[in-house]
Amino acid sequence: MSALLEVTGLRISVGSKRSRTTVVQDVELALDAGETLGVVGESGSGKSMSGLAVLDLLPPVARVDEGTAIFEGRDLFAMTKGERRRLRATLMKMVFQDPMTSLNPVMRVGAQLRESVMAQGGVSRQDASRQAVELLDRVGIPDPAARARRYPHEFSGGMRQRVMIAMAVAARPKLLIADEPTTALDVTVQSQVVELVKDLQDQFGTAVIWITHDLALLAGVADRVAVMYAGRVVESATSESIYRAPRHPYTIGLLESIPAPHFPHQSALPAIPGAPPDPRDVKAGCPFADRCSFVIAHCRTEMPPLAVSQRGDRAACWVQPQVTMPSGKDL
Ligand SMILES: Nc1ncnc2c1ncn2[C@@H]1O[C@H](COP(=O)(O)OP(=O)(O)OP(=O)(O)O)[C@@H](O)[C@H]1O
Repeated sequence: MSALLEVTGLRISVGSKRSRTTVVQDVELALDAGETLGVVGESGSGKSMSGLAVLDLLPPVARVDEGTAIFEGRDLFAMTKGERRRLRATLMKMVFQDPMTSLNPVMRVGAQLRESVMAQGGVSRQDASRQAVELLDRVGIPDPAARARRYPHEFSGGMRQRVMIAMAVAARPKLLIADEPTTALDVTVQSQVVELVKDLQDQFGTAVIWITHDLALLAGVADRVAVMYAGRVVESATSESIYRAPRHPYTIGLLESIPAPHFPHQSALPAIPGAPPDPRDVKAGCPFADRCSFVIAHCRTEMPPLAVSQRGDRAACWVQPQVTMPSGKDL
């Protein structure tokens, strides 16, 4: 099966004409139709930038310098702005942490949903209105017919998040990029939103890229996980490999920092000491070396490539420690 989306060699820089800083490089991401890819990493690791680049929604200071993003056989980066806009109206959608970035504050929720439904074409206005109410019902909004006549500000945070997801799936996109949409929500609502996206994905066959700093959130959700650090993908593997036999020390550190009750036998909570490097301060070798407990001399002189294992998993580490997470870490 060929990939729905395959990003290779993605490099993004920010800045002005005179000085630019590379914030994302050599990023490779791939997912098949209907699949879920988790993209995880600390703040500033380049997760959002990578997602925004796929949708042509980068902020004005940022630009794609290199790379391809093949979506259904065509390179997104070679398309015109108009073509990309049309794709965003139908085939690929993004949901953000702040729902108000994708909801129109002065338009009734039902009308916004109706427009999204109509974007796929071939749907009458009346039918689209009916589908809008159905979608509100599907995402768990009580009394959906009455709620459709309300404005976004009349919804609570969690409910607004659901409306935004309903908006995103209304046009039956093939790809949904969810950029930390649950971060501002409490844990219960968070897992409800995750379940909701999973349900909608099963129903509509949508592929989902979940961007998050929370590796625990992706357990049981993602088919594959790409771990990003300092603008690069440092490990990319099936969920099973990531959670049971991670090969990159950063992934191991992230797993070890997941607090109980996920890992009940874990007494202390060893966060990864140190901080990621400043992207303006480029040094030779692996960017994780200074924080890594497995570091060897070679790490400080040469950047390890994203090497492919026999199982098709990838890790950018010279050492690739053989660690098996206890079965309790099977979240
Ligand atoms: N508008 C901007 N102008 C300049 N630099 C930016 C801008 N937005 C992000 N960056 C820089 O780009 C890099 C990647 O940021 P990005 O937002 O993609 O990271 P992230 O992993 O998504 O982090 P977060 O979880 O905080 O959203 C960071 O070094 C960040 O400082």
